[in-house]
Amino acid sequence: MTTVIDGKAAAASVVEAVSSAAGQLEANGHRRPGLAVVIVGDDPASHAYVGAKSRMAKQCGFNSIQHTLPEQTSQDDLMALVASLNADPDIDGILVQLPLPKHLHSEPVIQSILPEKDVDGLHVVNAGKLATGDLETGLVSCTPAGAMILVRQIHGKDLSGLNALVIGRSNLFGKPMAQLLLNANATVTIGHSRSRDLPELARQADILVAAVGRPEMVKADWLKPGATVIDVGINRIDAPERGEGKFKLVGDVAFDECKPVAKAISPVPGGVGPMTIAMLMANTVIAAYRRAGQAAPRF
Ligand SMILES: NC(=O)C1=CN([C@@H]2O[C@H](COP(=O)(O)OP(=O)(O)OC[C@H]3O[C@@H](n4cnc5c(N)ncnc54)[C@H](OP(=O)(O)O)[C@@H]3O)[C@@H](O)[C@H]2O)C=CC1
Ligand SMILES: Nc1nc(=O)c2c([nH]1)NC[C@@H]1CN(c3ccc(C(=O)N[C@@H](CCC(=O)O)C(=O)O)cc3)C=[N+]21
Repeated sequence: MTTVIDGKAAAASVVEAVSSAAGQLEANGHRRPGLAVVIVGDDPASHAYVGAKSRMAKQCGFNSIQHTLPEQTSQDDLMALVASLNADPDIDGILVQLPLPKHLHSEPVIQSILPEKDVDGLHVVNAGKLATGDLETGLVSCTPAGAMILVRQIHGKDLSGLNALVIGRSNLFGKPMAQLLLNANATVTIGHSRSRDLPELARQADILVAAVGRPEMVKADWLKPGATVIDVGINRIDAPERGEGKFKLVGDVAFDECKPVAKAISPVPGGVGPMTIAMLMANTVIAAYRRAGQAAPRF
């Protein structure tokens, strides 16, 4: 029987551990962890994610602050807000929701966040620590960190001898995911839009991670029988059968046909998505412990 990986349950146990670590910090006489989420513009999907993040932060007992800036915000105003959050002693974590409106450049904004407050793990210092195998002092990008916990549920900590394929090479997901798998001793391949034969690469993979943004691209005949499949894609597609103007979420993997071939598979929704939010909470409590000079919990 194929295991359908329960990302909601895994996320709930991370959140429980985060809440108790946050309570412990307060009991030791420190401030509550503080998370600031910045969103620019009024994209409804982004607002839905940010709302979920703010709610979860409150549930963890954090001091949760949301800054909603208008669509026309200038680069200077956004940078000034980040600078003030960097200087704010009550804030341990800063997340700037991506993508930003077209007229804004995300890279200078991300690089202006203090690395120790960069709970998205996107600052070059954090990306560099991951790349050099330092998982102790940096912060790891939330979605790959969460996906890795799901992989560990199936394979344990040591992936020696296993082939992994990550499809997608973004800084937000594909590259850090590949590095985490490599750190865990997997033999890692990264596929992307210029790869010659993705289905053939996929058929070698004991662990297949798809983060492309193409609805149901990975088909059953791409899979090595018994593979573990982690679906990171979040695609909104029209679902007229649910009523006019309705949509549904699907991943980058054709779930129904792949499920019988796989050993384990993560669904969308209910797989990696909830883990992303849980790991944002985990990174925030880690950042708060470090800033308080305490040994940070591990997740
Ligand atoms: N569950 C979660 O919490 C999260 C989900 N996501 C989802 O994951 C997906 C990927 O996100 P992200 O990495 O930010 O996206 P990007 O658009 O930054 O990257 C997509 C990657 O997929 C590759 N790609 C595009 N088309 C193809 C194709 N036909 N064949 C092979 N490779 C292709 C691109 O290749 P190239 O580099 O050559 O252009 C690129 O490397 C999205 O659906 C996003 O919504 C993202 C973050 C969090
Ligand atoms: N700076 C930044 N950091 C991010 O981590 C970041 C970002 N920007 N921009 C957008 C992407 C996307 N992302 C998701 C978070 C949660 C779910 C999630 O909870 N998904 C639920 C479903 C939610 C629903 O029903 O809409 C699930 O898969 O079960 C999905 C996607 C974080 N991202």
